[in-house]
Amino acid sequence: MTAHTDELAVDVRGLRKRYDEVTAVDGVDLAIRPGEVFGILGPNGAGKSTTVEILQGNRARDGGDVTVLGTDPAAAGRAWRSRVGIVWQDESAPAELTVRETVRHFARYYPRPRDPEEVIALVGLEEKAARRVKGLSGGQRRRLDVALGVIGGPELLLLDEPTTGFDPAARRQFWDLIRALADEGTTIVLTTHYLEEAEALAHRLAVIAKGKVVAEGEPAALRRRYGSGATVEWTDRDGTPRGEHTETPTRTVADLTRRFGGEIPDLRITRPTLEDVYLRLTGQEDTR
Ligand SMILES: Nc1ncnc2c1ncn2[C@@H]1O[C@H](COP(=O)(O)OP(=O)(O)OP(=O)(O)O)[C@@H](O)[C@H]1O
Repeated sequence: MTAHTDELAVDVRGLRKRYDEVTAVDGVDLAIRPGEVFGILGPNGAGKSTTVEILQGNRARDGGDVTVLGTDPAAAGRAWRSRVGIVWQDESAPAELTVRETVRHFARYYPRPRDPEEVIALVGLEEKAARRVKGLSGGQRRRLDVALGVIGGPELLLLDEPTTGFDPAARRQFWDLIRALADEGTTIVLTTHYLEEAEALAHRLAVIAKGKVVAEGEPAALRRRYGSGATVEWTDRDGTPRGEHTETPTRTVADLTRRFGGEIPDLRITRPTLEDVYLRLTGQEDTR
């Protein structure tokens, strides 16, 4: 193990995974530092879930080196599993138990579990602690799933599309929960389709498309790096709407001002959003 690996919570190099004809992960590198909230962003089928399942030790890889908390997940044992929190979405909690009973039950699986009451409070389910699991709403259910993911006191939490199907209010509450966990020092890796989510939560993110990392960095830095320039739009004298993407919008406007001899009809200048950058990077521009 190199000194470099020691410093990283997750160190992935040249990861490859094929399912028959499909290359799901095609040479992914990831370097995730302890205490970081790291977002893996990408469209459907990009390879996000496969990557996370390999990090969890729940899927075999075909190539590459993977180290999670200093250990290869493919060869990891129980002690390692207790340090990695996985949030399942398979309704594994028994429906007849209450929230409190469920969290206490799962705590017994771990050598050094957190206090169940503290975890129930952390996920905002104090008022539902005596309620049966089957009586929870979808959002409350997912909070319970997170409680079960963190009851073992993990150093690293792996979340695969944690807020899919949430309404906007539930999504924001969930973000607060993730931030609270991050503030406690938990390293968090989450996959998401939602750019807004990645931007709101992630210190750094990797954009994945067709099994490859197409960009990586802080959200603001990605926008600066890949979203340079601006789009200048106006309407020509014959009524035709026109637009031009340019690195020098001031010069374009100056040229147009001369051409029109003054005011430019319907002038609009827009800078790319992170969403534009993402769509460009993942090759989805045309499907908007
Ligand atoms: N068990 C499997 N057997 C065969 N092909 C699979 C399997 N799981 C995933 N794939 C394929 O591998 C590719 C990557 O899938 P993966 O689920 O990792 O992507 P994803 O980025 O998580 O997508 P989504 O956002 O839709 O969940 C896709 O083409 C998918 O169809």
